[in-house]
Amino acid sequence: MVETISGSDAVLKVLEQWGVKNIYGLPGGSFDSTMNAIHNQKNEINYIQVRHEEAGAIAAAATAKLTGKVGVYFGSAGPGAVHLLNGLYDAKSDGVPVVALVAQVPTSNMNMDFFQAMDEEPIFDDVAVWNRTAMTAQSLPQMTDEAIRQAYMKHGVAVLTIPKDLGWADIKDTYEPNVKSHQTPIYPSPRPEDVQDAVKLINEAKSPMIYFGIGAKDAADELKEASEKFKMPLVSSFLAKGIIPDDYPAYLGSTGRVAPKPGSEVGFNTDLILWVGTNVPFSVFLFNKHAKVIQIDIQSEKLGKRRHNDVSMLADSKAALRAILDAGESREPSDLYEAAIADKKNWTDWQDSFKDSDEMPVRPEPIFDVLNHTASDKAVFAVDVGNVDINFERLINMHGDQKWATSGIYATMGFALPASIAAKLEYPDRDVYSLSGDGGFAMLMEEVMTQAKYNLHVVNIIFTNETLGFIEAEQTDDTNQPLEGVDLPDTNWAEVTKGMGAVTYTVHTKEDMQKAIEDAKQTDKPVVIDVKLTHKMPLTTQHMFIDTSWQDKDKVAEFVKKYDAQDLKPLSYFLKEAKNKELQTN
Ligand SMILES: CC(=O)OP(=O)(O)O
Repeated sequence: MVETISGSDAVLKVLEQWGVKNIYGLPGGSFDSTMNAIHNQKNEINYIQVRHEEAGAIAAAATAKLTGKVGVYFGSAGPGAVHLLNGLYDAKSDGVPVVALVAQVPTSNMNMDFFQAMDEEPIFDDVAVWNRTAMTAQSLPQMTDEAIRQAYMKHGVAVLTIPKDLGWADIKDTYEPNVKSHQTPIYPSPRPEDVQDAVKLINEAKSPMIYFGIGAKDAADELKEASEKFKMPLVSSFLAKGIIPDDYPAYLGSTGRVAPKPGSEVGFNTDLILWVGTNVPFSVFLFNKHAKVIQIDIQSEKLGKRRHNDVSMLADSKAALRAILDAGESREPSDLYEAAIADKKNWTDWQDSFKDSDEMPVRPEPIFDVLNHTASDKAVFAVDVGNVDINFERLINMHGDQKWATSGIYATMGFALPASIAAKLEYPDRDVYSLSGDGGFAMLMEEVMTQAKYNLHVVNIIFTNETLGFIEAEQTDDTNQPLEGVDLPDTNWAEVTKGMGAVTYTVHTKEDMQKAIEDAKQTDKPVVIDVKLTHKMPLTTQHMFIDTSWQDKDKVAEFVKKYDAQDLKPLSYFLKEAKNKELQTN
C-alpha cells in the first residue's frame, strides 16, 4: 500500500535527500504545516529560529557562500515574505544557490484581499532565477526538487510559494528526487589559437599583470606559477581574498576602494592584464585604459562585459592557465614586477609599524594583530559591510584553510551576524568570528539572541567608531560635501548584548583586546567584544597624495599628516629604483 505524507513533510524530505542540514525561518500562521513537518522530522533536519526573516535569508546565502551547497530559508505570507528579500538579493548578486520557501494564504482565500494576502510572485520576479506558486499538494515534492536544481544550475535564488492548505494536504509518498542530477560541470578547454594569441601578448608586453576573481578559486597553483614564470604581479577582486595567501610576495591584494595601496596602484602602470574569472562592476575604472586584456571566463556573457578585451578565452580558469603556462616562455622580471614587490613590502612594513601603537582611541592595526594571532588556520570570518571590509582586506593575513564571507556586490549592512550563525552551524569545530561596524551590527543585532538560543560560540567583534565610516569617507573624498547623516550615537553594546545572553567585553586598548580574546576561550556562549575604535578613516588608496614628483606638495603634506603616511612611498619611487638597477646591470 502506498503511504501518505503531508505536502510540507514531503517538501522537507526532498530537502533532506539533497543533503540540506540546516533550515532557517520564522513561523507564521500561514506556515503552520511547515512547523508541523519540522517537528515531525526534527531528527533529520535542523531548524534554526532566527529573529528576523532578513537574517534567515542572509544565513542561507552565507551557507551557500561558505560551503558551495544550497542554503534554505522559509518565510510566512505577507511581511515574512517581504522581509526576506534583502538576503535573497545578496545571494543573487554574489551568484550563490538559495531556495526560499514562502507561505501563501490558503487557496480558498487567495485573490480575496485576505489577511496578510498579497500577490507574492511579482515581488520575487527580479530576484529569482525560478519563481513558482504550487497549484496542487501532489506537485510539492517535485517542485522542491526543481527549485533546488534551478538554484544550483543558475547560481541564484529559487522561490517556491506554498499556499497554506497545500502544506497540510495528504499526498502519496512516492516522489524520488533527482539528487544525482547536480554534478560538477565539465567546463570547456581553451582553444589552441586563443592560447597562442595569449602567449604572444604576454611575450610582447612590457609590464604584464594578473587580475583574478572567485572564478579562479581552484587555480591558486596555476596563478602562482604564471606569476612566477611570466613575472606578473597578482591583483584580485576583494571577494577573491584568500585564494592566494596574503603573505605571498607578488600578491598585492585587491583593487578598488577597499584595496591596499599596491593593489590599487599597479593596474594603472600595466600594459597587459591576464583577467581570470572576475566580473567586478568597478573593474573598468581600476586599470590603465590602454592596457591589453586576455580574459578567461566560463560564462561567455562575461567575456568583454566589463571592458574591451583582446583575447577571449571561454574556458575553465585552471585549464586555461595551465595551457598558457605550457605554451609560454619564462620571462625576466619587469620593472613593474620588481617595483610591485618592493611596494608591497613598503606597505606591509608601514601597516606593521602601527601594530603596537598606543594611540587612543585605539587604531585598527593593534586589534587585527591580536585577531591574526588568535584565529586558527581553520578560522571562519563573517564580515559586515563598511570600513570593516577595508580593515579586514588590508589587515587580516588569510592563510591555511581559513574561510570568509561578506555581502559582495549587493553589499548589505547587517550581513555578519546571520552569516556567523551559518558558519558556526556548518563548521561547528572551527573558530568563528563576526566582524562589524557599529552601524552594521545595529542592523541585525537581535541575532545575538539566536546565537545564545543555540549555544553558538561565535566571537562577535564590533568596531565602534560612532560613524558610518565608509560613507563618511565617500562624502569627504569622492563628493567633497559636508558630512550629513553618518554620525552614530555611542552605545554600550556590552550591556545591551549581555542582556541577550552573550559574554561581553568593552575594549579600549590592544591589551584589553588580548585579555578579552583569552578570557572568551573559557566560555561556550556567544561573545561580544565592543572595540571603541578611532574615528580616523583608513587611508584612502583611491585618492592618494603621496607623490611629489607630480602632485601638489601642500596636498601631499596634508595627506601624509592626516594618514600618518610619512614612511609610505609611491609606486613611481620603486619603478625608478627598478629602472636604475636595470641600467646598472646592463
Ligand atoms: C557600516 C558601519 O557600521 O560603519 P563603518 O563603515 O565605520 O564600519
